[in-house]
Amino acid sequence: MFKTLDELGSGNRVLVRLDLNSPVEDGIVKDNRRFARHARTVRELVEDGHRVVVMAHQGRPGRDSFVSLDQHADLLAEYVETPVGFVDDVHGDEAVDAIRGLDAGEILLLENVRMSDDELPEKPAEEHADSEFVQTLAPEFDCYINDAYSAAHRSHASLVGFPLVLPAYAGRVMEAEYEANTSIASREFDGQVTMVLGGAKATDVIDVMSALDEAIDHYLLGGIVGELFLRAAGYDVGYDVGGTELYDHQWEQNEERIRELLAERSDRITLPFDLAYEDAADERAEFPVTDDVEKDFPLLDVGSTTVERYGEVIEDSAAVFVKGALGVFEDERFSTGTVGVLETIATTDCFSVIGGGDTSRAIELYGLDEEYFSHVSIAGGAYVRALTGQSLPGVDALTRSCERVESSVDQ
Ligand SMILES: Nc1ncnc2c1ncn2[C@@H]1O[C@H](COP(=O)(O)OP(=O)(O)OP(=O)(O)O)[C@@H](O)[C@H]1O
Ligand SMILES: O=C(O)[C@H](O)COP(=O)(O)O
Repeated sequence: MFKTLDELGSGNRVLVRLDLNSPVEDGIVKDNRRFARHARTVRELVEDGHRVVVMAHQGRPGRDSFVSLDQHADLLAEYVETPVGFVDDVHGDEAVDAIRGLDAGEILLLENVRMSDDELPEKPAEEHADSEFVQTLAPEFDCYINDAYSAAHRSHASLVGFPLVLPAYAGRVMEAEYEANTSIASREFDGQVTMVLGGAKATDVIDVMSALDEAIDHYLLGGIVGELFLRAAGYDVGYDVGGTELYDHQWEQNEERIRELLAERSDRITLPFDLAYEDAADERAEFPVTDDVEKDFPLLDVGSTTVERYGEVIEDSAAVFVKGALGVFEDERFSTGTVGVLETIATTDCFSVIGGGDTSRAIELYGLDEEYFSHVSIAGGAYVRALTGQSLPGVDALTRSCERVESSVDQ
């Protein structure tokens, strides 16, 4: 597999890749759980007397969220409780000078790696390893650490290039995410395995269902995805009303696969029994999906009966995996589905993984204690890929580094 920080020793010059990609509003970088999580890895490196140079990305060229990492340095420093220096250069002379000036136990954050033309092309690791970016920085370090599990589905220079030229290690976040997110495939559970699937991205959910099949005993559906499945089951929901553009195009793209899944797994798929909407008095109101009412209003959550029935399945489960929210939880009135299900998972003695960037935000927003879940993932796209059994280029590169080092020792 890959090496971890347990095998790293102390006093090295380490190059660490984190995922500090964050929401940005009006140019302000919003604090989020990625800082707290990665800070644990960075703190451990500082305490072990390493010189710590951090690489990370923010947004993509052309987007408003594509900004400098100067604010990230301050946020990271708060969580590590140690100053974090910042240099507005990725691999030029300024960056190299700043790296060489670092003492043991000090931290330096390089500029947004996506500001280097070498970073973004999706290329094989070998090609990235030959880039100016990797070739300039690698000689300055004893080893490379990848903690950015949530970006590991990208084959970018800072994620796959360095492990080919430096001894590479998984950071603590990488280690924990990898273990939890691949556990559907790698672990045997002593009882039924349930998956709660919701959110706004039908294709992701269908891919997960298609890939998992026998591993899952119950699929509990909600969110926009749940409505699309209800539409396939013959109910009068799951289409755009009141100016939404969330359903019809997804229906066109996925109708066939949704119908197939429903036909093949009807005994394992549970659909919402009731749904919630905003009534004329701006209050939450609910109706059973069997009701023959004119639905000319957006449906924003699953109803209370659904939460209760899903809760009964969860309480009988040995493992529960969540991907996607059951409603528009950002609005408290429509958080009942998502928060209700999360609360039941928290109070049930089962192995639980909560994933999807937005869904795990609900835990934060409603003050649920992370300790009650086995794992709360900070990954979005990488989580879906892990659930569908796909390998991640960033993880593969760590494994290759480990194999290379082992084979050179054998010779
Ligand atoms: N009925 C609904 N109508 C509109 N939006 C909904 C509905 N149900 C859920 N959502 C929205 O879906 C979003 C989460 O969907 P998404 O598929 O992105 O989930 P995720 O897996 O947590 O996130 P990501 O893939 O971004 O990591 C939430 O922001 C929520 O408001
Ligand atoms: O925030 C994320 O999900 C990761 O950092 C990946 O970002 P990207 O989708 O811009 O590559």
